[in-house]
Amino acid sequence: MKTQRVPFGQTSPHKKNAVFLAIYVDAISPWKYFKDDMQHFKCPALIMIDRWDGRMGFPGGTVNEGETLLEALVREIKEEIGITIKPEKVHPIASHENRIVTHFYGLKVLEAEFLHIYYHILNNFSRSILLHAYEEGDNSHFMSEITGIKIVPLLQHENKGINRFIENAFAGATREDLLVLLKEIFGIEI
Ligand SMILES: O=c1[nH]cnc2c1ncn2[C@@H]1O[C@H](COP(=O)(O)OP(=O)(O)O)[C@@H](O)[C@H]1O
Repeated sequence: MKTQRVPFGQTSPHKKNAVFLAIYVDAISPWKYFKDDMQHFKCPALIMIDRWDGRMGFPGGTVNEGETLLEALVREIKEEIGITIKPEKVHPIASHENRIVTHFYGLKVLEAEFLHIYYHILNNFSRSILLHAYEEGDNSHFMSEITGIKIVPLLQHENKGINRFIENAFAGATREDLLVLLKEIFGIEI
């Protein structure tokens, strides 16, 4: 079956559901401290993860029996990147059906919050690495399921930037989710 977009939140009998989150900012200034024209350049950006299998995705995972989609999202985001999100702050973006049904949410934050969240995630991962190294018992998903975390600037420059980024290998419906987010939230068509 080809991945199909379905109405947001629609589930399918006998299929598993999974929930994912894009933490994003409308305008970030990557070149803020450069002393040239780029200093004032701003672009949207989001946070993605590197998975153990080399493909990229958004933080999230499968919904457990008896859990709502939002409950699963809060749990998975805490487990995977160590951040506690407020469910009332997230908004629906798209659902896609394939072997499983995935529900993709967005969390829009300001530039300072975005950088702070990213710092927290890196900090949590650094802590996990030390716990791993000294066998103190690390129950995070870092290294087992997640091998990296990245900021993705949503910037189109000639045919480069996001147009190249989209050619990477992505897990499940990630690519479809990303294309919906680009088009419907930022008006960027690839
Ligand atoms: O960001 C994403 N968007 C849409 N689908 C994804 C994304 N990341 C992973 N998937 C797909 O969702 C399914 C479950 O994901 P994952 O393996 O991360 O959850 P789990 O750790 O709860 O089993 C897999 O089939 C995977 O290919």
